[in-house]
This record gives sequence, C-alpha cells and structure tokens, in this order.
Amino acid sequence: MSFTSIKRAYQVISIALHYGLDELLPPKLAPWYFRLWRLSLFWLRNRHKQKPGGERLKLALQELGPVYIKFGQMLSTRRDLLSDEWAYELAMLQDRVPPFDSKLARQAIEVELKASIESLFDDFDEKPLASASISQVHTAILKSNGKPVVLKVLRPNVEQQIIADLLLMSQTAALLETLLGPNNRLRPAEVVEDYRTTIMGELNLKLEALNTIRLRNNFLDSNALYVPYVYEELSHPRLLVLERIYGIPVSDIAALRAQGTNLKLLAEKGVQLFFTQVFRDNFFHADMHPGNIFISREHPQDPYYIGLDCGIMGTLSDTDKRYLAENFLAFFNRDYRRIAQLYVESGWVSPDTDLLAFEQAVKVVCEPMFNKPLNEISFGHVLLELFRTARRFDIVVQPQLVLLEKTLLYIEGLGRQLYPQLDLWQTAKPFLENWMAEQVGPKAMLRKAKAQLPYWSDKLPEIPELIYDNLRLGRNLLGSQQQMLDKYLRHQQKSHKSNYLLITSAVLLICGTILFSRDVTLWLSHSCLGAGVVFWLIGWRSRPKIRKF
Ligand SMILES: Nc1ncnc2c1ncn2[C@@H]1O[C@H](COP(=O)(O)OP(=O)(O)OP(=O)(O)O)[C@@H](O)[C@H]1O
Repeated sequence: MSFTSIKRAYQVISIALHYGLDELLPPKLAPWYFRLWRLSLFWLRNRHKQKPGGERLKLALQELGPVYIKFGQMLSTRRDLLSDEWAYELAMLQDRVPPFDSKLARQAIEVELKASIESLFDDFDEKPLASASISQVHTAILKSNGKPVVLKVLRPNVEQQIIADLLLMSQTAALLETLLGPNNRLRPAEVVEDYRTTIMGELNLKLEALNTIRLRNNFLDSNALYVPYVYEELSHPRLLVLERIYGIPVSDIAALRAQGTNLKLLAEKGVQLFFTQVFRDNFFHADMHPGNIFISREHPQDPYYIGLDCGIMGTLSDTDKRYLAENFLAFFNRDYRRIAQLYVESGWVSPDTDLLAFEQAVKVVCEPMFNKPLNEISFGHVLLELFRTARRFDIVVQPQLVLLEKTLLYIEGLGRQLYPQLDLWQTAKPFLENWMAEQVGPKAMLRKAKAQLPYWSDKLPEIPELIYDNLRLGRNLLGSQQQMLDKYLRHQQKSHKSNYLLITSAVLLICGTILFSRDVTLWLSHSCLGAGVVFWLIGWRSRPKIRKF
C-alpha cells in the first residue's frame, strides 16, 4: 500500500466516522474487535447524531468525492438491497462539482488532438458549459464546417483517483464479505464489481463515441429521439467532440409548458422509446438521468427527446427479452403461476425452486398493486418487487436486468412528471403484444429461418458427403450387428448341446450308482456309469467359451 492510498484510507475512515456510519452497521458486522478499534479512534466523533441514517450516508458520500457520489447514485437503484428511505436519499446525490482550471482542459484537449485548439476550432469558450465528476464540457465552433460543437474532456488524473478509490472499495467489500459469510444478502463484492464495470466504461470517451454513433443510427428516421452527431475523427479516449444541441432540460417543466410542449405526447413517446430501445434494438441508454435528456425547441406540438451521454448502455439476450415481455404480460393477466415458471425457465432462479411457494410470494407482492387504477401501476416497481421476491428464492442477479430496472424507473418517473395521468400499460401493451406475436408466430419462424440461412448455405455443399458417410457408417454398423447376432446364435446352440449332454451324463451316473448299490446286474450298472462319464466328458468339452458380444 502506497503512502497516498494510506492517506486516502485515513480520509475515508475519518469522514465515515464523522458521519457515524459505523453506527449504521448491523451487529453482525460490528464484532468486539471492531468496537475496540472504533474506541481507539476516539477523536473521530459522530458529529451528525441528530440526522437520520440515510441522510448521513448521503452527506458522507458527497464529501468523499465524485467516485463515491457516483457509487451512491448507482446504489440508489439497488432497491433490492436498500430500504426505500435510503434509496430515496441516495438518489438525491448530485455530482455537479466545481470546474477544473480551463488551462488544464485546453492542455488535455491539445494533447489528444495533437494540434492547437485554434487550428481546428473558433470561439473556444474557456468557461465550461458544464462540469461533472468525470469530465468537463467546453463549447466551440468547428472551423471545417462552421458548426457549433462541444468538447467533452476527462478531468486530469481522474483515472488514477478512480482506480485508487476502487481498490479501497474492493478491499473493504472483501472484508465485509468475510464478516458476513457466503450467504449474505448484501453481496458487497458484487455491488463493487458492478460499479467497477460501469465507471470504467465511463472513463473511455472513445467507447462513448461509438455508443453514441450506434444509438444515433438506430434513431436516424425517428420523430421521438435525436442523438447528436459525433465527430469521430476528432474523438479520442479522453476527448469527445459532439454536435452542440440547444434543447430544454427535461426537468425544466415550466420552460416546456411556456413553449406549449405537448406533454402527454412527450410522455407517451418516452415510454415507446424505452420499449423500442430494449425490444427492437436491444441497445438501451442506461444512464437516463434528467441531466442527460433534453427536449427539442422546434415544433412543440410534436416534440422529440435529445439524448446525451451514452457512456453506459445496456443490452439483453434474446431469451431475457422474451422472458421479460412475458413477465409483464403475465403480470397484467394476473397469472402468477406463469411468472414463477418464467423465472425458473429463464434460469434467473434455480430449477429446484419450490414453484408453489414462489407463486404465492409473487402473488402477495403483486396482488395489492391491482388495488390501484391501472394507470397508476409502475412497471419499474413491478419489476423491482418481482426481483426482491426472487431474491428470497436465491435469484442469480443479472447486471443487465438491474440496469434495465433502473432505466425503467427513470423513464416512468420522467413520464409521470411530464404527464401525471400517463397510462403506462395502455402505452406499452400494444407494443409488447405485437413484439410477442412476432416472436412466436409464423412470421418469427420465417425470420429465424432467414437468420439461419447463411449458416445453412455454408453447410449445404457438405451435405451429400455427410449423407454418404452416414449411409456407409450405417451399412458397416448393420454388418457388424449381423455378425454379432450370428455369433450369439452359435453360442446359444453350443450351450444347449453341452447342457443336454451334461444332464444326460448326470442321469446315467445317478442310475449307475443306484443299480450298483442294489447289487443289480453288474455289467448294467458299470455300463451306465461308464456312459455317464463319457457323456460328461463330451458335454464338458463342447461347452461354449465365455465371451463378450
Ligand atoms: N452535445 C451537447 N450539447 C450541449 N450541451 C451538452 C452536450 N453534451 C453535454 N452537454 C452538457 O454537458 C453536461 C454534462 O455532459 P455529460 O452528461 O455528457 O457529462 P458526464 O461527465 O458524463 O456527466 P454525468 O456525470 O452527469 O453523467 C450535460 O448535462 C449538458 O448540459
């Protein structure tokens, strides 16, 4: 451990203790040696005793800096692990942080471009447009086409800070894992691993550039989503150059109302967008917080979304998608047995799961939701509750489904904020039903056959040869089977002959012995005994050898 990591570890510990996070640990995690260690750090008192636990955790993460803030934001979506109160507090974490020196930003941009800013851009604004935990955004005009662009550049040394913090986090998680035992519900190591994948993805702006291009291409002809153009040739792992957009932040409802935006249509488009990304494209934006979503200023009667920040994208396997759609449909048909079966069939829970008990548990969580009018039921909460229930039955947590659940919660929250009467089910049901019909109907068979076509056209030339080989193999097999059968029959015949001789020999020997003992004619008894011995010898010699067939 280097001096810097020791210093950071002390800093983390002192902030945690100042907010009394040690007092929030369950007794199992605070054995006597932990309490002794805590007493030895007597000068680090809890200075926020009067505040509730969730708020103390939020404040501590905020003070610990960007990596911990993002961690808290991610944790806030793990409602299967946290109570609602804590999840709510963590969801309020904001990662707006003071900007870093624009000289450093300029330097970093020029290193990536291997050219001076002035040679490629006009009007580079030294004052950042936005400054977040990982990057800072500056505006400029691209010299080559005169179009406004933004330059998103990573903070200096952000990678080293993140790697150091992640190391500390995984060491703490490993310690907690040992203290909690293998069957713990909190799974700290898994949570930290999830986070590592997410944050490391955000550190590579080249990846973000590729994701943005792919999402943009998926929605090129759409009137629901616009994704800014990426200047790929100017984008690098630490720098992203994008078309500048001038939308209204989605959270600014007052501005949206002022320009007469059709909020109902906007909310419905949001839900459709989500389902299109998940079910049609299998590529969904998984960081849909309000800072990343803007609304067009043009034709407010038919508004569209503008999506930014494609650092974290999710995909689902075909099987996951199908089970998910069936899950929603089964839920709205109140078919709880089907839900339980789906969880087992998809492999999300073990095949040994007690289906009846699981079905009952699903019913207990789902049935009360129907006490609400249909337009108040939240898809996100249905999914969340189902995962929570499945957790009791040892669900294997699927990171891609957790991402999806988080995105769904965002979309719903957003939709209801824009248009509180939004009937999610009515908006999504036709989409899901159509999709399901396409997956199982004759159309789906035709599509799957089409998808298999390249494989079969590749294999087709080999087919005659394969048939010939198989026929020859079959003929050889038949031949050898016939031989085995003949051998078996010969063996049986020999065996019968030998048994017959041995039995005759036994009868002659017994008769001979009886005649001899009763002093009946001597030659007769001796002949019987002699014939018995001869029959025995022939029978013994003609018995078949023991062999395997
Ligand atoms: N193409 C763009 N046009 C106009 N403004 C933009 C553009 N891209 C980013 N911004 C502004 O910069 C802000 C931060 O950008 P972005 O969300 O991509 O950064 P980030 O570091 O990934 O932030 P976060 O940590 O919140 O995810 C956005 O909220 C938006 O205000």
